[in-house]
Amino acid sequence: MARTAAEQPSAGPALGISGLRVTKGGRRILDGVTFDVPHGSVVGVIGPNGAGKSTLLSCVYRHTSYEQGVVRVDGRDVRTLPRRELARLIAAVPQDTAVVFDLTVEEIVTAGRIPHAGPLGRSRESDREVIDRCLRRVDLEHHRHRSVATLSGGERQRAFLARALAQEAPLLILDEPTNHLDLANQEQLLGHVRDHRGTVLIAVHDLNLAAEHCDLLVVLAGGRTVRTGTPDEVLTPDLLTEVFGVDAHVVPHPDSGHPHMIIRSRAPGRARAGGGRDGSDSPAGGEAERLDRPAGPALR
Ligand SMILES: Nc1ncnc2c1ncn2[C@@H]1O[C@H](COP(=O)(O)OP(=O)(O)OP(=O)(O)O)[C@@H](O)[C@H]1O
Repeated sequence: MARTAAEQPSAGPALGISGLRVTKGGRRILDGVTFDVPHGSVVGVIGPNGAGKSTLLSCVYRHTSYEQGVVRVDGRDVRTLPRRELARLIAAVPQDTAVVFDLTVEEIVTAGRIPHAGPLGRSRESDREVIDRCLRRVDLEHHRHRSVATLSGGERQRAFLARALAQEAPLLILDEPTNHLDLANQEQLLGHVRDHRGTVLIAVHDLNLAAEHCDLLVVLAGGRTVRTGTPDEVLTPDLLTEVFGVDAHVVPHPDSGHPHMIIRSRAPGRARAGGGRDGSDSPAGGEAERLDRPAGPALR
């Protein structure tokens, strides 16, 4: 990716967030959030519902204003950057990709090239190559002429990822990009994220995906940064109880060795056939009775 002199990475972090404070509707949503994102890293923002993850991300791509603090991309205060320059530095996929206008997939992805358009907004041959490549990367080439309004949630999310990739910005921001995706597409999308040649800041709910794909994690709770570090440092049983209110086993993933969380249910659950909750080989009594019953009418 060719970068202009203004876009050459600085010696400092790719993204620096310092003392960020946001108040909405009389409520403090972010309170002194501070962390750095090193160049070339994938940094996950995790935290329970309402922790402030989307608000934080939208402050970075300047969709939400903040009353205190500084956000710097490559050392430059985002509030001072002209729109077009900001769009060359930061590409974002927000959580809500609902579309108001009836645009095709190709038109959505083409919009990613606007910050690079030549004089009079004309597109160039090189733009076409980037658009084709990005459509292929998210496996939507065959849907390029479909209206985005007719796509499934997962397909739409991939179309917006393609638009962000087409922007070729050194900082990619993704707000829960996997929430509409099936297992194969989750893995594929996070593979694209890992292959991205720049820096990535990503909000994720699935902590196992975060552990596998992020170099560093930032934990938000109640609008504050409560822990930062590698997945190994951050994803401890204590933190999972304290911040997410769950009891969990944290074990090394058998393939990668990264932390893998297995939630210990606090509610009485159903027994597994051939292995009861008590560790015996027979299912719990009530369950056995149900299993022995003759089959009822088929579900319609
Ligand atoms: N305009 C607003 N007025 C009042 N409160 C708001 C406003 N916008 C957001 N909030 C509140 O700010 C808090 C943080 O919201 P945000 O969407 O950033 O959280 P989140 O961590 O991304 O949540 P989730 O995991 O559910 O997506 C929430 O409690 C939300 O209700």
